[in-house]
Amino acid sequence: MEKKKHHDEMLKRTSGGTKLGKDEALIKEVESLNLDVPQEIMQRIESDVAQSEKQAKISMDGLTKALMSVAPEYKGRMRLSVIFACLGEIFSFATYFFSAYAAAWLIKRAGGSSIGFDELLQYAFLAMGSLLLYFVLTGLSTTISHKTSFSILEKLRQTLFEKLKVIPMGYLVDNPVGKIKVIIMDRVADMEDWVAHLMPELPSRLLHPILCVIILFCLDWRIGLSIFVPLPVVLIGMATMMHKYRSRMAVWLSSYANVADRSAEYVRGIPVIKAFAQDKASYGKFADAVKFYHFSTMKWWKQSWLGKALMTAAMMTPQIVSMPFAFYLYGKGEIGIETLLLSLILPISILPQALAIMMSFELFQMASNTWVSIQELLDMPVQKRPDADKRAVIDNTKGIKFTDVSFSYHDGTEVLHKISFETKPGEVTALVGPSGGGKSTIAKLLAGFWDPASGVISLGGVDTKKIPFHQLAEEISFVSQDNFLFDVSIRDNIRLGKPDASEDEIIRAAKAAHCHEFIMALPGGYETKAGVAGGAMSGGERQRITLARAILKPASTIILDEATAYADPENEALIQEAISHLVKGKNLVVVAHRLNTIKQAHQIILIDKGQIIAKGRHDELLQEPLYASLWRQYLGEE
Ligand SMILES: Nc1ncnc2c1ncn2[C@@H]1O[C@H](COP(=O)(O)OP(=O)(O)OP(=O)(O)O)[C@@H](O)[C@H]1O
Repeated sequence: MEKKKHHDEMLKRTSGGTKLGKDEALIKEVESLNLDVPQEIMQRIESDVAQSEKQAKISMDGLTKALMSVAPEYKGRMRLSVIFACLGEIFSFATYFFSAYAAAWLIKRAGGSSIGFDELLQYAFLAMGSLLLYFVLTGLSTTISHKTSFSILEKLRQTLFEKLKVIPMGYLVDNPVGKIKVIIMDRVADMEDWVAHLMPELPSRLLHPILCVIILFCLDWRIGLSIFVPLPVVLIGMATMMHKYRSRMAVWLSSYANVADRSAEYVRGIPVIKAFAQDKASYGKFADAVKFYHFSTMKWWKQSWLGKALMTAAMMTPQIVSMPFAFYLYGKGEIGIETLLLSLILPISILPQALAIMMSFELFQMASNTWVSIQELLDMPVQKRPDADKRAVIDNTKGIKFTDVSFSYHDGTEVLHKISFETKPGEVTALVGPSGGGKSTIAKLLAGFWDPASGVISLGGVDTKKIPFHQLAEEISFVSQDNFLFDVSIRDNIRLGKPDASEDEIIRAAKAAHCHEFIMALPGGYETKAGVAGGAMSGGERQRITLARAILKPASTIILDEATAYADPENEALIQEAISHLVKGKNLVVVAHRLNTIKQAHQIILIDKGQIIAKGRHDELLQEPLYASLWRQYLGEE
């Protein structure tokens, strides 16, 4: 809900008022293609269509304001760049203006007029001077805008990095590192064209045609009007082009990502494909991804080419009616040679601006698409905690307490409903239940990955929201199925649990986690880099290294989230035994699938559909049908 509120606020800030419906027809068409477009890609298409709806609500002005709100200190410089660009455009316009007068002088002289040479010199000097000033001013504008844009983008990156420190850790865990890197590095870099060129140049590009129209109206209102004849064609072209443009572009982007995913998967999976003779099936998936990419490219192109061609043609020929009309008026003696020449030259001078304005529209589509993902990260709710020096006083005789805790992920669907339970230090609490019930979510909330929407989680009698991040990290040792090892020595990977640990302590922890022997068997022993050894270690071995790290850490609470999932039954029993020794005086919370591992737990909490169904010891819970059924499943009776 919170997130949705944030997003609506963002849209309010950037809204240009456009509304776009969902592209149901396209979604149906994709479904009817009979290509192997995976379900997740279909969902991505729908969400990209939804993204294009968000994007449609971003106006040029809104985008500029949103961007400048990140770096308000650069507003002044950006304005200066715009002023220089506009002044430059006025002088560019003056160059055409005085050139027309110089040409008129030549024609008049050729016609026998006796006007003085100094007049020509004057026009030539003014035209050249204007041109020079145009170059100087646009040069200044571009220099300022480029310098400023790098500063703005740097500030934007810093803001995003700062944000990473305060957003829920769960967001970082849930999103691949690559995605966050793409937002902070690539997406921000993609904004450069918008910041360095379009933001300062667009007003000046629009100024030139406006000045032309004003002058032509002043010279002769009929010629001024005639320049607008191609306008309806421009508008029709634009409307045709923009119809579903964004959603088609979003689908095209999805299909491009799909081809990239499929080709990477195909190349990575070649050994398996060959071993299992799966060439046809795997190649088929890749081929379908390419066909789908072709389909979406054509869809986007067919949707926009006619409108784009019409718009370009009409924008490039503003003189199509005004030119013959000006000749006609000149022939009738109603306008002078200066007016005739200006009527011919000024509309032509619009051409480079018209092209630039058209490109601006395309670049704006790209920039607003990019901005949606940046803004999403900027709008992430933050986790507020006391400063590191305001340590909380944790009473280690008290355990963990959940009081009416409810929670929902970003989509707003509540996945935990009023969860309440208590643990005692020195006891093992096991969370069990069907898949998707909410066990891991409870573990992550306790570790502070996310904040509950309502209710209180306390540790040692203190609300975890009142414990500084650093202190909570010291108090909790979290071991999950994802065994992240840094590319440093195995010794340093274990030492992370206690930076000042002695060699003896490290080896003792490794022995307790049953990984000492296989580490010693590695060519470099404890010196082996985890990255180098990574390929040679099994999932279970990696898991035991992370367990050794957790065992070493002097934390008051240990959370094992399916931490023994990869261990074989024999090792698992040994690890369980090691952990049970360690638990003395600590809170141990275990999320478990294999019920035999928690049979002896002091408290078993049965969770289903985000609710606590029952609590008790193994024997007591066997009376509970759901637990009894899980137990029978474990014994292989169901
Ligand atoms: N990062 C996430 N974003 C959105 N929804 C999520 C996320 N993680 C879990 N969920 C949803 O929350 C609910 C509870 O999931 P959770 O992983 O806590 O269950 P679980 O009991 O641990 O399941 P399992 O035993 O399969 O690991 C599920 O409906 C799941 O789809």
